[in-house]
Amino acid sequence: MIIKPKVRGFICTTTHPVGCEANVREQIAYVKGKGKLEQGPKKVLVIGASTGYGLASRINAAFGSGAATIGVFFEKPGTDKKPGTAGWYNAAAFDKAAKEEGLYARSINGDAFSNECREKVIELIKQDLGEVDLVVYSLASPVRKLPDTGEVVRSALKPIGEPYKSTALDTNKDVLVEAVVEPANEQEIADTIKVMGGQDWELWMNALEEAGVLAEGAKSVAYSYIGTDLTWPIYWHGTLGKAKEDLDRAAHAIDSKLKARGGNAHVAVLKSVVTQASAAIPVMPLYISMAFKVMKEQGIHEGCIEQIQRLFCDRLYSGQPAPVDEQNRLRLDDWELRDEVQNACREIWKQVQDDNIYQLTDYQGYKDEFLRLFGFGLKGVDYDADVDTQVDFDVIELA
Ligand SMILES: NC(=O)c1ccc[n+]([C@@H]2O[C@H](COP(=O)([O-])OP(=O)(O)OC[C@H]3O[C@@H](n4cnc5c(N)ncnc54)[C@H](O)[C@@H]3O)[C@@H](O)[C@H]2O)c1
Repeated sequence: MIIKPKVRGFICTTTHPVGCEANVREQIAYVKGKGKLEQGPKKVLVIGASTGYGLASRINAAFGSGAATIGVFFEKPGTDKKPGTAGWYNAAAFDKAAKEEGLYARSINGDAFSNECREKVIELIKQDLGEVDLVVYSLASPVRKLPDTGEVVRSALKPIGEPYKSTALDTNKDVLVEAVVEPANEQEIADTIKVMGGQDWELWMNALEEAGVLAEGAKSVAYSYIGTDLTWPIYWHGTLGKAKEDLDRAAHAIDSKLKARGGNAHVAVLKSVVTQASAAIPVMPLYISMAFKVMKEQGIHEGCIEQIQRLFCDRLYSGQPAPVDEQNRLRLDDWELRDEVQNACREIWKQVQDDNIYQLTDYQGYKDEFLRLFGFGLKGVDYDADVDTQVDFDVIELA
């Protein structure tokens, strides 16, 4: 099949297997270029390991520290008629590259919110690794099937209290629009906390601990976003912010358990990057385009792989106690939140219009990055060539 990008709103409905592999290989090369992190993790479980920050975490663990990795994700393989999801091809590419280097890698494709998935992971750890010394929790999902009742709960991407009105980018038409999002009701807030809050992370950590598969000194980290006053009304002060506050609550509970055995748990607050999750949030494409422009100009631009490399190297495994904020969080959004970055973004915000989007912001960089998520626009890939959409690899499928 010859595959070209087909973008619909904030999703690209096609993916390119060879491009996805090239994207993963580029990230691996970046991590290898940073040299070996000798005191890094050795046996790592990544929940949400196929795209975005979770994939970057798995790559850093494996290719930065030589770690054995188990990755959990929820992706679709390709058929002869339709390409699979980008995460499927990314995971296949990771598996291939890890095995080329003689690194242990096993992957589970299934619903990470299910007890069945936890049981399978524990069985695999017992069988192959004995224990894990790092658990990365990097799920981003709009929906969760509650493990005990089977009830399906959906998250809402809404403000709280009053409607959210803001300039936003219509990424289909490349024009600025006025985005209006009505506030969430109490049920929507509670449901978003159930989907994106800390409960599932706690269930994972409790299950791993009870099964005796957490190493002495094991660490865990879950990813969060706080953002800036430009994004607070829709994010941090909205439904997702409430869910992330719940993640902070869970972090304290998990941390006190892990501390008893010499380990720790943290929420790591990460910077805004282009991922499938962030593309769906109103205002994020515009804000990210501005922040990219400013941070590239200031020489401090980072994508997923750079952020997580810094997290592993400077915070989690630096050999020193990591600096934390008042909530015991690791702050990797520190560069993005610098006054010189945020003030420049606020200036651009005041001036941006349809006819200067490409000059004042890095909207082109945003669009390029968005397409790369799906394997398009990678150097050295022949996009006119016929490619096989069915890519198999060593993956455990949960029904
Ligand atoms: N994108 C950003 O700008 C940003 C910034 C800061 C923090 N974060 C946080 O990082 C975390 C990861 O987000 P991302 O942007 O990398 O998202 P992403 O959409 O790129 O990745 C989500 C991952 O979760 C997996 N997943 C989703 N539902 C699943 C399920 N039911 N079972 C198993 N796997 C499932 C997917 O397969 C994928 O591997 C989130 O907590 C997010 O809030 C993101």
